[in-house]
Amino acid sequence: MSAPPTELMTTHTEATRPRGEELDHQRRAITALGHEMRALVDATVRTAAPAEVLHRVTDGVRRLTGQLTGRRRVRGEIPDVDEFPGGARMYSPVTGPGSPLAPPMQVTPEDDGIVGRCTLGIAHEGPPGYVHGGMSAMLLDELMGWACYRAGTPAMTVSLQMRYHRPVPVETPLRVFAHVTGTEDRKIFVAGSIGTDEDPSIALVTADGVFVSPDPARTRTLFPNTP
Ligand SMILES: CCCCCCCCCCCCCCCC(=O)SCCNC(=O)CCNC(=O)[C@H](O)C(C)(C)COP(=O)(O)OP(=O)(O)OC[C@H]1O[C@@H](n2cnc3c(N)ncnc32)[C@H](O)[C@@H]1OP(=O)(O)O
Repeated sequence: MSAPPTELMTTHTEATRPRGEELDHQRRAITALGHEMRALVDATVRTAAPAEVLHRVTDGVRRLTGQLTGRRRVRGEIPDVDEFPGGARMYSPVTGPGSPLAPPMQVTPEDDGIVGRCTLGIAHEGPPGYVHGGMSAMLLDELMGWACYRAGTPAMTVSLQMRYHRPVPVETPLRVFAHVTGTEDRKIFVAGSIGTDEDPSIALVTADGVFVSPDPARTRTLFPNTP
């Protein structure tokens, strides 16, 4: 895997990074746009509007996209509003309140592990009425990564074994759970599950993952912009 092209990166310095009220203000705006974008995604995959309406909306969306002007984040650049690793990731496709792709999942530490709560929509559907298996894997992979961070070892997935026991319903509050089951040098073994919030004791999906904490030299190569 190639490292991000450092020569293309224009990162803000610590001095220009928004803080305090300015940071809150920016994050609220990002969250508001993310919320509306998710509503648009939901409306897009539900609509039965005729072609002329779809063309009109397409033109409107193209005009809106054109308003997002100015400097654009390049590959590998950590957004000014983020804390990497382990803090806010405003555009994470799983937890990011600014991401149109994210449910977004709310993450809370619990005594014996870490819990994620979210509701997936029709945009995340695989079989009609049920969640796409890849989405379930994405939720678990992310939360299992958080479990590693919480254990003090930020790490990357090297193996993720999924078991799909029963279909996961869309439009239903879900409870995702992950906990570290063991460590061996830089390897962290993590287990995870997805259930409904209503009956979390029934595991619809379970996963076993192996995560590896990259050594410092590898970390610098992979993430040259990490503070
Ligand atoms: C600032 C710090 C940042 C740090 C990091 C933060 C990341 C914060 C992400 C946030 C977001 C989260 C999101 C969710 C988590 C993703 O989605 S991560 C993205 C998906 N994963 C990847 O892209 C990882 C790709 N893999 C790699 O780049 C490299 O394998 C790694 C992870 C850098 C490790 O490379 P390495 O340091 O050279 O490790 P290597 O020596 O090959 O293996 C170490 C050990 O693991 C074992 N191993 C390797 N592969 C496997 C495997 N498939 N199965 C079993 N064992 C294996 C090896 O056998 C070895 O064991 P020992 O021989 O030592 O007993």
